[in-house]
Amino acid sequence: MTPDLDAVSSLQVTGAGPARGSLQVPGDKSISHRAVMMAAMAYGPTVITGLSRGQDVTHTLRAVERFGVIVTDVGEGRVRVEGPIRHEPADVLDHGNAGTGIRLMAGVCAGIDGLSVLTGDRFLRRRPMDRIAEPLRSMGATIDGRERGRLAPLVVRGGGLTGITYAPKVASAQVKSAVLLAGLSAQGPTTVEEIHPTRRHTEEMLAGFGARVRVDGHAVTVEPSELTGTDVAVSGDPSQAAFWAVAALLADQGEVVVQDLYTGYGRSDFVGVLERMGADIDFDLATRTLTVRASKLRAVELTAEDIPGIVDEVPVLALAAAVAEGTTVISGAGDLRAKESDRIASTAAMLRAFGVQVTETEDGMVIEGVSRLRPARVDSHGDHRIAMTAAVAGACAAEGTTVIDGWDSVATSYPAFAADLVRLTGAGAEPGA
Ligand SMILES: O=C(O)C1=C[C@@H](OP(=O)(O)O)[C@@H](O)[C@H](O)C1
Ligand SMILES: C=C(OP(=O)(O)O)C(=O)O
Repeated sequence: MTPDLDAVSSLQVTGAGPARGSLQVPGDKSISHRAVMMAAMAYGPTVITGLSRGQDVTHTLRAVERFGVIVTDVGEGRVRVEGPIRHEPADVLDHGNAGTGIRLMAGVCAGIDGLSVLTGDRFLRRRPMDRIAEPLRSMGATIDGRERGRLAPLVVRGGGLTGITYAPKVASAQVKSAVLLAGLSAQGPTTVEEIHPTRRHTEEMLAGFGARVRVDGHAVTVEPSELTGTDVAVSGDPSQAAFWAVAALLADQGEVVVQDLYTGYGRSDFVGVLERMGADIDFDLATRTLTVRASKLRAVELTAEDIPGIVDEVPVLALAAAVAEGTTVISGAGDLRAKESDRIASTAAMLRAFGVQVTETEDGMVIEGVSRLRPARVDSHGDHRIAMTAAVAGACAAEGTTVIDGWDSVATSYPAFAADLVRLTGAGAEPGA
């Protein structure tokens, strides 16, 4: 295995066999973004252990440096961040492919008395920003962008904010977090009331950095607060573990153990979904270890209530559904059309390439389970989760050679994915032609 496989534009995977072994996955991407941003806003240094080394989080590190924040690699996987951010950035903030990066940073910039310009790659520049621009404007920030302020590049003139009570129309931890981060420097309290509760990293970490934050049912309130640097240990990313869970399930003799995972709210609901599908799966919260063994799966129905807890796992759960007995119906997932790709369309196209019958609906899809997949040529559409799902399918469920175009998208979140895939499955992996 050469590390070069991380950057190839096309990956060829030859399967199909069981995934077996134990591993640790990269540090959680959601927690990593927040750790870097809060460390940059805080007085006093923060040392972060286990930070995600994917490009998304690297862009967040580079962005905070634009404010004069000092980022130092202190070895043994630790990064030291010393702020605080005091003034506008010296240059454009480029968030690459990261929706979490740009949306949360827009909240940070809204609180700064000065001008910030935020942008990203061609995929990010297609994703809606009005969901954060609207509440930040009502707090007093001026935000403009392409398409009347709906798309990046975004131009934010911040400062002089007033706290609001806001109920986002979409269940989105990114919107909640952008508003709360802006609320740190607003006059008066800022409250976000969620329709469907989402991951709680921001409120958990704000408390760790000394902010005055309280949670009351589905509402989170932050009072204007100064943050104080504190050391942060980032746990393994459950969304990345989900790929190995499904990999273990796909072929007889599969058995995977993933260690050191984040166990908090809203990130491991895929475990319950796979259990409902008949999987032999156990997530031991005390040891933070996930164990999964090959199982015969049955179809499942997933509705709007389920989606916030599995929002990034839908593509790989759809792969599990593709080999399950029966018809899986996913609904209430319309916001997946606004991810790195239109994930309803790209998941459906990927599964069809593997020979699965999938019907797209406006807010979901209907998947008819099949007993075997055929090898496929798949386009990731610039979406790491589509690429990784297709690689798992090719390595564990489709005999022959699968080619994934747009493989380089995987470096945004899981640079060593191909190496882990080869180690766990014995699949052949090489640059695709
Ligand atoms: O807050 C976060 O870290 C994230 C929230 C989710 O997005 P939404 O807030 O758009 O649902 C998720 O899809 C994304 O990968 C990370
Ligand atoms: C949606 C995702 O991330 P982001 O919104 O940060 O680009 C993801 O990682 O699946």
